This record gives sequence, structure tokens and C-alpha cells, in this order.
Amino acid sequence: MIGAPVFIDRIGKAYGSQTAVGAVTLEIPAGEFLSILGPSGSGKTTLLTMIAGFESPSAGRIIIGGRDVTTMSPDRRNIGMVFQRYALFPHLTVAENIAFPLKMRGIRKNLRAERVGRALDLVQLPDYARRYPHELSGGQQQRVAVARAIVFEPPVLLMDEPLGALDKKLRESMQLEIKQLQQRLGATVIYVTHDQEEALTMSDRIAVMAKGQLAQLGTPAEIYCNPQSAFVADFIGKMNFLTGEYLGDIAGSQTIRLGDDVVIDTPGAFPGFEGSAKIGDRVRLALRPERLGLAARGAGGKNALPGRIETSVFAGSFDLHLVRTDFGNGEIIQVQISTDGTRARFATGTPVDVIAERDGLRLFADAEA
Ligand SMILES: Nc1ncnc2c1ncn2[C@@H]1O[C@H](COP(=O)(O)OP(=O)(O)OP(=O)(O)O)[C@@H](O)[C@H]1O
Repeated sequence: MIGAPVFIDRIGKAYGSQTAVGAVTLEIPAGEFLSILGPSGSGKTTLLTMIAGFESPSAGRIIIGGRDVTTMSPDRRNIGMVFQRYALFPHLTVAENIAFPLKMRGIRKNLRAERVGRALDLVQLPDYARRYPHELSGGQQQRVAVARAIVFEPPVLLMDEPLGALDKKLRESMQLEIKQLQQRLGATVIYVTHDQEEALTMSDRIAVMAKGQLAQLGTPAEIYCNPQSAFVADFIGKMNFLTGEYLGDIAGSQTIRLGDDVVIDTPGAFPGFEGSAKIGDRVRLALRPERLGLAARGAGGKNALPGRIETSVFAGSFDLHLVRTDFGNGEIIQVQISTDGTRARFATGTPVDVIAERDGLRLFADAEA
């Protein structure tokens, strides 16, 4: 199977006076795995259902494989779909469910059986052909839904929270299966999720949506390491935020004062920040928990944030320390330090320095201060 490129050209959808999706443009190359990620109500499902053809856009065009499909009915778009509301037919067996799209396309019976067999192998359910959906676990039902979506070898696959109903362990193994399947098939996948970890693991690129708009588009690493707004920084991964006064660009570092003796250097240039704050403005400093270190009070070096241990807990592959700052309003900073479980943890109240590695820091001007 060869994927098709998908071009979403200034697509918009309004319900009455409410804008669900506002002029979103996305160019998705053939074979890409693109996730649409965003909080509830950000317009993800509306965008996907317009690509599928179940909703008609109020504005813009959708081009799939060079064809303008904007006004085409869903069945003529040749798209595979795994939607939660597009459940398996309960009265049909697994094999009949998977054969359904082939039947719709007038494919002969013996060829259907062969293709169904292959699809079942791909989703690793070769022995389940004669079962009915209610005789399957939730994860198996999802795999059948995936098999039904890929059996006619569509160049584009749309998935809307396909793993939402599954427990964490099963979801993680299905994520890898779907990803491997997509790589084998070469299909272009557009995958809606509100689970940021899922988007980070599975995607070639992520489109982060907020209030019907594209907040940022990039590879998982770009989105994680260089969020262009406090919204994206907060939404993807864990993030600490501290508010302080912007002191300006001092010797190549954007500098911020968090307390009387607490001045922090951050890297010189950030997309989205430069020129957006004046000296004296209140700005937000974003610190990833895993880019922070801990030292005894006074031993933290240049970019040290003095505080006291509130709690230290073992969290599997890392220790999680909650540190209450000795400056500002006594905010809590989460510090994540990898561990083998043998290290002694800090007692509550221990004065420490949180070490904020300069290159791991990001500044945002949009302090609501
Ligand atoms: N049929 C409709 N009529 C009116 N408003 C709608 C309709 N469908 C969606 N909306 C509104 O459009 C906005 C976007 O909804 P959408 O379902 O696309 O968000 P979402 O990001 O998929 O959210 P979720 O993660 O909760 O599914 C919401 O404010 C929603 O209330």
C-alpha cells in the first residue's frame, strides 16, 4: 500500500456563531503519521470528521492524493477509519465485520476471504474469525476495528482516540502495534488523541490545537523541547512554571529575577519570546522536572533556586522531589531525578538548591501576572 498526501487548506467549521475550527492549514506528506493533539473542545474531532466527509466545512478545501474531495461523500474518499462511534457490527462475526468494506466495494468472495485472513494476521488475531464482537476483549475489538479499516488498503487512515477505552498497559502495546502496522503499510495516518504521551511516542509530527486553531506543528522533539507558547509547554509533558521580572538580554542570556537574590540565566534566543517582553515585565520561566538537579543549600552553583524539601518519593525509574521555594510565594517545584532505588531520599524540610540547567529553561512573555 502506498500512502497519499493530504492537504488541508484553510479549513474552517462554524456552528452558528461558534467557531469549532478556524482556518486550519496542514500539509501532510504521503506516509506520515500525524497526530492532532489538544484539550477537550479544541476542535480535533471536528477537523477529523471533515477530512472523513461526515461534516462539511464552512470554509476551505481538502485535497487527498491530488483530488479535491471537499464535497465528496465519505464512501467515495477511500479512507480507512477507526472512530469510536463507528463501532463493530454486533450481529456480524469478526470475519464478516472485516469483510464488510470489501463487500461494499464489490470484491469477489474468495478474494475477500484471502484479504480478511491477511488483515487478521496483521492485527494478530488469526484464530478469531468466527467470534462475535461481544466475545472479544476491548483490545481485541479495537484490533478488529483496525483490521476493518485497513483491509481495503486505503492510502489514508483516520483514527479518533482509537485506544481511549483501553487500560494503560494494553494501550501502550496497541500504540506500538498500530505504529508498526502503519510503517509496514505505508499509509498516511491522521490520529486524534488528547493523550500527549501517546502523541509523542507514535507521531512523525504533532499538530497541537487550541480553541479551533493550530497552536504549534512540529516533530515530537521540537514540540517537547521548543514549545512556542506557555500553552504548548504546559500541555506537553510535565512542566514547572515560575513568574519573575524580566531583566533583559544580559551578555547573551535572557535573564529573569525570581527573588531578591535569585537571578536566573536562560538561553539567548527563543522562538516566540524575543521582542515580546520589555525590561521590568513579568514573565514566566518554564522548567522541565527532568532537567533539574538537586544539591545541598549553597552548593547549587550559578542557576540555583533555593528551597526546602516538601516531600521525596520513589516513583519507579526516578525519585520525585517536591521543593517549596524560599523566594516568591513559596511555589512548589517538581524535580525528577533518575534513580536505581538505592539512594537515600531527603528528609522533609531539608534546605536545598534546585539546579536549573540553563539550556533546559524556556521563557514566555504571556504571564497573566
Ligand atoms: N454538532 C455540533 N454543534 C454545535 N457545536 C459543536 C458540534 N460539534 C462540536 N461542537 C463544538 O465545537 C467545538 C470543538 O469540538 P470537537 O468535538 O471538535 O473538540 P475535540 O477537540 O474533539 O474535543 P474532545 O477531545 O472532547 O472530543 C466544541 O466547543 C464543541 O462544543
